[in-house]
Amino acid sequence: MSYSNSRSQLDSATLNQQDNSVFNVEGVKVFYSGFLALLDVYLKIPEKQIVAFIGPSGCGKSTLLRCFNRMNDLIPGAKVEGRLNYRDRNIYDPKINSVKLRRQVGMVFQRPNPFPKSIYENIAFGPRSNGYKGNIDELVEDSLRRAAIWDEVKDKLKAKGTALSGGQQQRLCIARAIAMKPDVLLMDEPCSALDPISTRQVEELCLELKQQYTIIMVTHNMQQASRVADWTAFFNTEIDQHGKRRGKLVEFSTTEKMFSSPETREAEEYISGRFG
Ligand SMILES: Nc1ncnc2c1ncn2[C@@H]1O[C@H](COP(=O)(O)OP(=O)(O)OP(=O)(O)O)[C@@H](O)[C@H]1O
Repeated sequence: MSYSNSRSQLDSATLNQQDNSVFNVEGVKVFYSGFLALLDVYLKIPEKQIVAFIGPSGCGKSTLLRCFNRMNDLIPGAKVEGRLNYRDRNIYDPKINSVKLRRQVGMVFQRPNPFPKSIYENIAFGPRSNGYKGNIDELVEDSLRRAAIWDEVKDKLKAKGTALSGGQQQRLCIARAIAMKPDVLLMDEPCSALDPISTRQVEELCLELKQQYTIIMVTHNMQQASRVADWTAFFNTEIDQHGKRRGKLVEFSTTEKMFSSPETREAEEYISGRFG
């Protein structure tokens, strides 16, 4: 039920089981100004599941996460090679409209980053700018409800989003992403700036949201991965011939297997806290 980075080691049974995949990553590598930061990744992301990316600092988790909605395009010097199919289309095809892609593949960042606008406008602004034709009031309420924050904000929709607590701001940002009706949500350490109660609320929210969305989450918190993720990808670094560190996907399997009987020694050592 698991496989490691090398294509020759791919477990085809596992891959075939994931025929419902939303993304199929085929030999993706990422360079920053010519430096190979992430070695060829092969990975399938199953639909309506939560996939966690774990591994030590600098192993390329965020780099790969940003590939799924071409956020690396916005980093000067970043270059992505390989194929990354989103529902059978290579998103690195020059004909792909990356702005449209980012509507389908939304992102929630490490630090909550609400717009300096009202709670209502935080949700309404994006859809309205994109010509949303439906009832905006309903969309705002529905998005806030789905993000499990409606009851806390329904009486102060005109208040500034930035005046909410950190945990509420993060759920507001998730509501903002949901309002764009995405297919996939990318989350880059969404709880790292939150207290344990807010963290738990966001985790519970993710478990709710996976009924409708596919979620890919970078997390440093292994308990979090084991609590929420259906699948876990373990990344590590290796030293190249010039002494430079580069990231690689070491192992991908169900979370249950990753945390009970990982295939590789690297994953086993990381999970048992022996490094990282
Ligand atoms: N914008 C950038 N410009 C240049 N190099 C970058 C950039 N972002 C990341 N890198 C490099 O790419 C490699 C992978 O970084 P990345 O942030 O993806 O790792 P990570 O696993 O998410 O780390 P962390 O857990 O510390 O956030 C590192 O060597 C890093 O220095």
